Amino acid sequence: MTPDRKIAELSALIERYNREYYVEDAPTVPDAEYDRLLRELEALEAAHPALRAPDSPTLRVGGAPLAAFEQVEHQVPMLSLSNLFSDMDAAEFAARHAELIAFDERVRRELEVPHVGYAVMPKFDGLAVSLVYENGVLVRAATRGDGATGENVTENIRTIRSLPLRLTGTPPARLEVRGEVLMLKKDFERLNAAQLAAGDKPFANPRNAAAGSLRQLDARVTATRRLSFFAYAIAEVTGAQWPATHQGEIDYLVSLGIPAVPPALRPVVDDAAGLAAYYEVVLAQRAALPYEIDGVVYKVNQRAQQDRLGFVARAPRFAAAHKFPAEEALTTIEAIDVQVGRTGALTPVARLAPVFVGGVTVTNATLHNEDEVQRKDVRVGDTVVVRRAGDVIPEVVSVVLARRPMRAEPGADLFSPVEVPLADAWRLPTQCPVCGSHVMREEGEAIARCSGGFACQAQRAQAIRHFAGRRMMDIDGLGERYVEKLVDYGYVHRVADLYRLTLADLVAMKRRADAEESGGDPQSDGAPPEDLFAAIDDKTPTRWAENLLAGIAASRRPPLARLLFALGIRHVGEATAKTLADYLGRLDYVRRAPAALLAALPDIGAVVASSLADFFAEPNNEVAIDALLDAGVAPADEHAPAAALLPLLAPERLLARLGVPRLTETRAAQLASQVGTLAALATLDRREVIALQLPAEVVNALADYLDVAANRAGLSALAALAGELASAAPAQTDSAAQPFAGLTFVLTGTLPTLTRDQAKTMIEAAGGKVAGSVSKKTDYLVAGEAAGSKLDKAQSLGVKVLDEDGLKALLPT
Ligand SMILES: NC(=O)c1ccc[n+]([C@@H]2O[C@H](COP(=O)([O-])OP(=O)(O)OC[C@H]3O[C@@H](n4cnc5c(N)ncnc54)[C@H](O)[C@@H]3O)[C@@H](O)[C@H]2O)c1
Repeated sequence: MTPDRKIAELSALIERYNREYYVEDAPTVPDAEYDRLLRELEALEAAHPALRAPDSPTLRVGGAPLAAFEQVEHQVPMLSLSNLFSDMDAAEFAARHAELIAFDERVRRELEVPHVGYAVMPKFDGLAVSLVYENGVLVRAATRGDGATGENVTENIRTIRSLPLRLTGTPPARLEVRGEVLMLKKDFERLNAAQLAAGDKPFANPRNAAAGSLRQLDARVTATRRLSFFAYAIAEVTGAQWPATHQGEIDYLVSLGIPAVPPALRPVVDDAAGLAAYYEVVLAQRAALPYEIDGVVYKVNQRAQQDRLGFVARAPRFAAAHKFPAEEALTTIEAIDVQVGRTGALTPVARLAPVFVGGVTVTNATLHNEDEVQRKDVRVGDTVVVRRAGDVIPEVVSVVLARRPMRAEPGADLFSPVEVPLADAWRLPTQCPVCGSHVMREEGEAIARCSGGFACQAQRAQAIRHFAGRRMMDIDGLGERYVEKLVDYGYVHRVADLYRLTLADLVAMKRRADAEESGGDPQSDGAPPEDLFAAIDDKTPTRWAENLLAGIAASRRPPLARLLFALGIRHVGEATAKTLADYLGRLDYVRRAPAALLAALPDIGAVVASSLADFFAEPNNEVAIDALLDAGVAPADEHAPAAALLPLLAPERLLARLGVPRLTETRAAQLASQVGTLAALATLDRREVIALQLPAEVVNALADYLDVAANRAGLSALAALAGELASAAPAQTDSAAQPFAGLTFVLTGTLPTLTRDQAKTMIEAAGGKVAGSVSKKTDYLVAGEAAGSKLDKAQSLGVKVLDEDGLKALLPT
């Protein structure tokens, strides 16, 4: 390409990025990319001076002010700073102090002095504004605009709470302050969370959020955003002594009540080594600062010396911005993989063309979760902005849509092809990439998970450790380290393999681990390896292994509740496992129970129920559990379903838990009285459903539900299992289990620990009935905090009143 074409092309691109950044507050490429293009253009123009256009972007500052704002002419132009450098690769990084030394040398040479004092300050990543105070009152605020003309944003600036509208102390007749408006990181995060919650587009970074918030035509919008201001210079002062140094200027502004960074962050240093030290210190603090900075600024401290050095086209010669390594860079997406964490969480990860960002070469970046990928619309082949700030894991910030690879497809007619993206929108796989189990996602949860539990390789070590834990299968001697080695060396693929381990396996495992650890890692620092098998008695080298095998064997007959807890089912803790074991009695029933039945049990909500049903429905888990049973593991205490289960199997209770929208408990009771049994409902055709005496929306929801064949089949299976459980449970005459048979309860007020629903379930499980209002037939009123008229009525009728403890005392333990 000829230089003139290249110059035109670069200029057009830079102008576009200028517009996006300064006018629209929505840049699409990182600063490093912009700086790179600008440097390329500068180099070309330097090589071909005749080709430099009078309006070249290399000669201009900022962007044109928005016509919608009143224009303000700056009496003292607002300039750029010449950069010591911007985006860096590793080699430049090593050489960074050379540039700084050159800057100091030039300044000393031109001033003809041996030492120069520099006032140094962070380079805030916000937007520059000019504030004018007359007789101590803020009269005008303007953005930088193109340096000569800015936008009048006085109303908007007035909403910044930290900024004085009236100066303190003895204000000068007129004062023009220069400083930066920015948004603190925490305010930015809050704003973006609110944007997302409201369905609005989040801001790319705090700078854009600050610029977009300040440049609002309606200052009331600005007022809702939290902005901050830090002063960095005086442009003019009349009616008072103008301080002789830059540092003096800032101190003076602070004395008038104008915010600036604390003195420790803006010292004066007196040579290149001081500049370098300041740079390093601030770079190290960067992530911890409450606002974003993109470098540091060095300014000759003496104003007289500043004046002697003067200006070049768009920047002062007495100051320089020393940029930090870019935290954002452009690269391309080579693939999108899914990682399965040790707890089964699925995380999409972008594989990137290697890129130097935040001081390191990055090849992977997290995409967080499926919603994020879809919101950002990240696709394979895309050019993306990658961010790595501090020690935070690198992430994909946004896609440069203008660079998305496209292909032409025939359009409406032969002559108008349409451009379509080469890659499709990305979707999370429906099966775990590690074990093939189905992927589940809880309602309202962003994180998808593999339902494979201990059947999944990725979760195996964690699952086996949980399984062997003290409150689970309690396998003595099977600690974390053994589990890791057994899994790593392939002795244990799944939990059932534990029960097939032999003495020879364990001894071989130990020998290999010992050899690996004493062999010494060439990379290691020479420290002795961690003593992995300290408990081994040398004289009886296989004693530990015999003990471990005995521990494994002893765990073959666990109580059902422990076995259920040991399976590591998401949301299933000790208490839930006990409820399942108490009510259902047998592992087989638990495995077959649909979510609606599980949700009918006390203390088991919809989320836990569906997590359980999901776990047992996964074929990989079925195989793994069968393998356990084959290996001789069997619950020791299986029994018939509890009598207390019977009232919980009432059709209206199960129907209300099917997940049919709008089918509340009351409606479910009406439905049950019309159809009689669950099995009967499963056989109704659409016409019969529509004929039911129920509100239209319930009928429609039910008809839609029954239209799905799997739902119908599920309903039949639920009916069958409920029937089987009912006939297996002992008859209800067992008065010990049914102490409330024939009694009517009413609940009122807030109980200290139980929810209304839990209390109701407990009463019903004990054979009692729960009514809505107090009457002469009421046997007990269970009253909690803030009990009202029901309590009065109960007392006037002489009904017995219980609190939560009183209720629990009457229940069987
Ligand atoms: N990503 C994009 O598309 C895009 C487009 C245009 C510009 N940019 C970025 O904007 C910048 C362009 O330069 P510029 O002229 O706006 O800024 P600059 O780098 O030349 O520096 C001047 C600005 O620095 C700020 N500043 C912060 N702290 C300061 C301090 N302590 N003392 C003095 N000034 C301080 C002021 O706002 C001032 O206007 C570059 O970083 C460039 O990468 C990016």
